Amino acid sequence: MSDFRQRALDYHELPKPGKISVELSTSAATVDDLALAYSPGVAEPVREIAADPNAAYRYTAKGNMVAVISNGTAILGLGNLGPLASKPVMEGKALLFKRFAGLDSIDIEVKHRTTEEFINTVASIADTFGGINLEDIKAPECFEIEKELIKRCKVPVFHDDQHGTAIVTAAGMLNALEIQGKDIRDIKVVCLGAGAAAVACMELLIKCGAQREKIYMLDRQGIIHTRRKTLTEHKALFANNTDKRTLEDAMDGADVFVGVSGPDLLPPEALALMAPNPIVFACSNPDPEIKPELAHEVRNDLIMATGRSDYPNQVNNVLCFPFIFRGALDVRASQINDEMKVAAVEAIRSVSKMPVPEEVLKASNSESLSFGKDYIIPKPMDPRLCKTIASAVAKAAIDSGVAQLNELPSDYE
Ligand SMILES: O=C([O-])CC(=O)C(=O)O
Ligand SMILES: [Mg+2]
Repeated sequence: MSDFRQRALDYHELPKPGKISVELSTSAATVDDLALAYSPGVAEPVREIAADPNAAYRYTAKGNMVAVISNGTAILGLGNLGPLASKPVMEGKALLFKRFAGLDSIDIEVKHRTTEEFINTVASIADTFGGINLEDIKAPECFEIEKELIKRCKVPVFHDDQHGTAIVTAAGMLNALEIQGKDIRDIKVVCLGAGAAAVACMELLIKCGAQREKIYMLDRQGIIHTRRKTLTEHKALFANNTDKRTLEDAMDGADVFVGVSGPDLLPPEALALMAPNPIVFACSNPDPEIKPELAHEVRNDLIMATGRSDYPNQVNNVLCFPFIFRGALDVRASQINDEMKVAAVEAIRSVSKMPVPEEVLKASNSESLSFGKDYIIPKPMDPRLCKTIASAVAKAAIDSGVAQLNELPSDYE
């Protein structure tokens, strides 16, 4: 067994199985404590909440708690491996919520038969939490699931693989375009993959100025074009009126490649066909569409990003989901809307242009980092991310009228 594989397994097994646990936040030492915490004292907040549901934010952990919910149908780039197998990833997301944004989080893996059954399950438990982070649910079901749950839930519901990935991709892409001297309105884009992340990334790039006609999206059958029959509703939005059919056709002269598909699906010969100063985001996890070493061998003029933490430019939704939920929960937003997403994009961009503190250099094993080809996007352990993104998101929630609290918490600057 490889050393890394064993280390990863040991990390999950030791010192005790898993990555999260529940801790008490109050004293439970004496009989008096128990009389307050449990019977009879607990009856008092019960009555308060029965009279006013908002009292749950005052007397329970709801307001600082996010549920990470999956059915395991699209685990990372690994595929449909079922709910239980997705548990390490969901515990991992819970770990990241806590580590980066101080949010308590619990993973819930749902076994279900129909999409409706999944929606009903989540809708039935949503009020328990301050927010719902949907994770690793395959397309096209994820679109209907998110849409329906947003309608039915009073707390924010956010499909991380769509919008978290799209927000971080847009932030990194706008910065990379700036460095490569390209205008988003002119770029030719190849998107390999047509799942949840692909559709959301391309829609957000379009919101930022990219032209739909200049986007070539590919699924397993090649370029999605207007003469293809039986396209799903979401793929049809990207059907390009073109004679191009293959990845090589699309890559010829392309400025940008976004990979949200699977390992090693971008051949070096196709990369060689791109326009000068190309941008390659190979974001399949854990293994990118092309290895950075190989990509740099083929092109010395490129900006390269992956979803991994062991290469420069990690375009991964960890830069978004802890912080967007922090901001949303802090003003009790009822949803995470487009205004909040755009605010997150701009906030992430802004952090990558600030001078990098010593502690971030240390934590990322770097001697120096400054805005440029190898640093288009902040490091996840940058402590300024939380305040910067959460406050921008919270402000956007207030300004767009979806916040229940109309003031930023006092510890925001
Ligand atoms: O977990 C990650 O590294 C990013 C992610 O959400 C995915 O790949 O599904
Ligand atoms: Mg995911």
